[in-house]
Amino acid sequence: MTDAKNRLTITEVRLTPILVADPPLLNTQGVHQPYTPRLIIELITEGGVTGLGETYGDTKYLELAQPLASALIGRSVTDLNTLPALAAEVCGDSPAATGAEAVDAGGLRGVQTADKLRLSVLSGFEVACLDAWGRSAGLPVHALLGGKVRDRVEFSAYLFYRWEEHPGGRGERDDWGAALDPAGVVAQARRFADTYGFTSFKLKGGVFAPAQEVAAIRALAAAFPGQPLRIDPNGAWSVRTSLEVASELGDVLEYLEDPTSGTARMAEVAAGTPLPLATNMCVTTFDEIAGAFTRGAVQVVLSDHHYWGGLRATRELAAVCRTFGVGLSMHSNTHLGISLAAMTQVAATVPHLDHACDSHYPWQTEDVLTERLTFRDGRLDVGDTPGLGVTLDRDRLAVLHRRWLDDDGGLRDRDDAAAMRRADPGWVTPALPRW
Ligand SMILES: O=C([O-])C(=O)C[C@H](O)[C@@H](O)C(=O)[O-]
Ligand SMILES: [Mg+2]
Repeated sequence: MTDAKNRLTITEVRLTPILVADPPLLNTQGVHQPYTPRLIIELITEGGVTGLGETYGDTKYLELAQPLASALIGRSVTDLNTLPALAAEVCGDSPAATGAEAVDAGGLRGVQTADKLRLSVLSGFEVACLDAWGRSAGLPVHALLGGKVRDRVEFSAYLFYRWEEHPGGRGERDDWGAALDPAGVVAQARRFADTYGFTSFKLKGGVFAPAQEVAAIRALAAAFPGQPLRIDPNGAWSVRTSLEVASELGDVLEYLEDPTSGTARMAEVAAGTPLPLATNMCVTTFDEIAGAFTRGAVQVVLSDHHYWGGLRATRELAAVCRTFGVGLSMHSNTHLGISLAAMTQVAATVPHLDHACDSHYPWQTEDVLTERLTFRDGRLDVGDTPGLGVTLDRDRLAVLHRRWLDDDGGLRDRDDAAAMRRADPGWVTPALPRW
């Protein structure tokens, strides 16, 4: 082994679970908890370089991250093609990985499987390896992925129905106020546009009866004429309702996101409307692609490097989508700047990125970086700083980790239905289709 290769050997892995403030954003399952768990990964190399990664921080992910962290010691950050097999080997027997298939309680990502959990953990390590490799080589992550094809990545505003504050005044308070009707949604969109320059808007639906949400989209269309709009009820509607909404909003929507749940129902909707259907629920693994694409169930896949197993897998997904003539964009749920930087690096390398990417980041007032990423004209610049181009703020990390340590366990696993029960004790996760 050459000295240069030795310097890329992983000597230490630090896993730091944290709790991050999250506003009372509503979705079809309930409401976000006041704090949400994330896991920050640091890989330290023989050459003294630290690579950063971020992924879900719920207990079931932490249980998988620990054995993978130990197994990485002594390996090179460049050994990425063997990571999936390593993860399957060392995470395979963990209770989380063998858990029964169930619908995710907070992620709204369809059926939860052992593979999906493992890939989400693996993705955080892959990003940390790429960051360390890039920092060591003096190259940005996008260069390690073959180079960028664009200098700026476009994002859309992610609008949510929301309360002014969490039930009982828990958690941190922000100054966004409530948004529970069309006027509130338009005001929120206006602030997103003025502050960040976003020019396309996605509304998280499935919260109110479809007619109310149709009215909100109509109000957005009137306020932002000609600008791309999307609505995503996370599978809450029946085929019939989906088709009704598609025909009511067909003239203003860029695409309809997961109107109904499951590939079969999405295929039925797709057959009945010319409006493209997007998903981050029924196609979230390579195994799900053939069934959905051959039935014409989706026209846009919202990729997410956490789901698909990393940045390189996201590029593989992009190639498959291109082959089938299916569009590509990017999904997000609550994340911090490390994941946003990773999303941006890979998004910069994909030629056929057909739509502005989603990001929850503007809702996150806390981060673990010394400097927040800044949207300008609704876009993030893709720099050439080595690695991901971000710097960890150890003091902030310690504060957010202390919050995790001090929690009695009630917030360490995201559960939007449990959070909703604070306001409505009888609340149960609605059965789908809800309308
Ligand atoms: O596009 C999506 O489905 C999401 O972003 C899922 C998220 O979990 C979102 O609905 C949320 O955080 O409430
Ligand atoms: Mg979605």
